[in-house]
This record gives sequence, structure tokens and C-alpha cells, in this order.
Amino acid sequence: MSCSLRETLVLPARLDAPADWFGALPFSRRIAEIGFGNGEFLFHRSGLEPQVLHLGIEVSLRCIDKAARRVYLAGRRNVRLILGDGRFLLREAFPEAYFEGIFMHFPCPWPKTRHARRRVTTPDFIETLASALAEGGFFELLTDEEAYALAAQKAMGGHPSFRLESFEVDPVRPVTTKYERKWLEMGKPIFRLHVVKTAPARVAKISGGGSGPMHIVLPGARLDAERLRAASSLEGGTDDARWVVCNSYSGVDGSGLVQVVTCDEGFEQRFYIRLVPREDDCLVKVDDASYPFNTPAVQAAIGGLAALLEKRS
Ligand SMILES: C[S@@+](CC[C@H](N)C(=O)[O-])C[C@H]1O[C@@H](n2cnc3c(N)ncnc32)[C@H](O)[C@@H]1O
Repeated sequence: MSCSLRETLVLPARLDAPADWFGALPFSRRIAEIGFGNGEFLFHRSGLEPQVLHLGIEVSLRCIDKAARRVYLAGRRNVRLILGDGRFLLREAFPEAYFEGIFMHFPCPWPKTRHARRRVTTPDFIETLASALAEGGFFELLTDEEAYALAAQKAMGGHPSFRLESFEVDPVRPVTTKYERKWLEMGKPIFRLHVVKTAPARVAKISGGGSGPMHIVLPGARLDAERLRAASSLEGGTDDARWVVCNSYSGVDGSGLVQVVTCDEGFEQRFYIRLVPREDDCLVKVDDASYPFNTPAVQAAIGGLAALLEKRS
């Protein structure tokens, strides 16, 4: 029997603690691919080892949609697709040493200095990989950017938890990806880095396991048009956990809806917070249609809006 679309797609719930999301499935071995694009490689790889669970993590809903159709139509049972930022999810959402392999093929090299935090060569991401992999597990990077490949080789080859297994130019591969074919057609060389985890590692979680509730009840607080307008220019937090309100709207039911962007150590989240006036109190809560991870910046945003409603006019 094949896997339903609903089973294939996994929408991470609000993070309470790193979890063995797939513990109930009959797989003890797990592989992940970050940024799988149209899913060609993930699909090929999952066909080679049906006894291994293959988790694809993508920020693009369009890519998830394409890959999900491919997986579903083929009746593949050992693939799950997760919508989200792979750097964040690997660090926060899974137990340590959860994966026996992680693939990352043709990530954006983020050449601009202001985007440097997003590169795979950052110390944070290397620590995340080291923590997410089981001992003996591997990380494979493919890129067409020589400088990026060399930087990754230097950073990972010199890391105490990794051994550099190979660094190849134009490796022969049984399957190519869409971006690989694009670069090959342009005559660009392809670089492949393969490292193996050799020693334990642990990365500090940003979410701290999701401390604090995602709602606050404020006895005696009030929501009025003036406060809702004032909400739209609120911002706050610290350098590592900032929040900014982009807009605020009044709902037909008398509640307020506030659009927020948060940033925790470079991880951005966009979501809505609802302000609900009730008989004796006000409720400030993450809107039911939003699924932010519970991070310090999300907590700070909820707290900031609560303070506005509690302010005496
Ligand atoms: C250049 S494409 C490569 C796609 C595919 N791996 C290939 O080789 O054809 C990079 C992909 O990574 C995804 N991506 C970028 N940043 C990501 C992140 N932080 N987490 C998960 N996916 C990400 C993008 O949506 C895009 O599909």
C-alpha cells in the first residue's frame, strides 16, 4: 500500500522539544536532504534504500508540491517532506545524532557579506551538522562555486568532529540534479565534498526546547482602535532575538490581527498574533493559522504586544 499525500507531507508543529517525529515508523535509519529542489535526487536515493527513511527539507512550497506528487505517484513509502528552513530544523527539531547522512546539493553560495550568516560554511551550521549526525554519519556537499567548496573543505576538514573523506572535482554521479545539469551545460566544474563525523558534538538550541507558552491572558487589559494602530509600529528585542510588527488589522469579530517578523540568530519567521478582547480580560496568542517555532524572539513579540494592551491610556 502506498503512502498518502497527507502522510508524505509533514508540517512541523509548534516546537515543544526536539522530537523523534518519525519514531512510530518502521525505520531505524534516517537520511536528510536540505534544499531538494524538484526532488529528483531524494527520489532516486530513496529508491536505492527502501529500508531507510529519507527526509527532505525545503523552504519552497512549490518544490515541496512537485516532489510530493512524484513521491506519491510512485507509491514511495520511505520519504517525508518538511516545509521549513533546514538550518533551523536540523538544529532545533530533532534529537542529537538522528541522521546517518545529510545531503546538500547546490545551496546558494550567498556571496554578499550581509548574507554570510546563511552560508553552509558558518561555524553555527557546521556545529548543527555535527550534532545532527550520528557518529560515522556523513555530510555531502555539491557546489559549482570553487571558493565556496574550498571554504567548506577548510572549515569542515579542520573541525574536531569531522574527518575529510574526499574532495573531488567533476565526480561521476549516477544521477544529476536540475542545477547540476544547468552548471554542466554552462561548462562549469562541479565540486563534491564528503566528510564523516568522527567525534560527538552538541549545538546549543536557540528555542531552548520551547520554553514559555505561546499565549498570555491579561486580566483587565483592553483592546481599542488606538492601541491596535499603535501596535503596527512596535518593535523590540535584543540583537539575537528581534521582533518587528509589519502591520495590524481589525477583525470582523472585534479581535486584532498583528503581522510579525522575528529573527533569532539569523532565523527569520513570519506569522500573526491575535489580540482577543473578552469580557474580563484580553488574550494575546499566536494565531491558529500560524506555526512559528517557539523561540525567544516569538516570546518577546507576544510579551511586547501584551505590554501595549496593559498600558493605561
Ligand atoms: C539552487 S537550488 C538546488 C536544488 C537542488 N538541490 C538541485 O540540485 O537541483 C537550492 C534549493 O535550496 C532551497 N533552500 C534554500 N535555503 C534553504 C534552507 N535554509 N532550508 C531548506 N531549503 C533551502 C531552495 O528553495 C532551493 O530549492
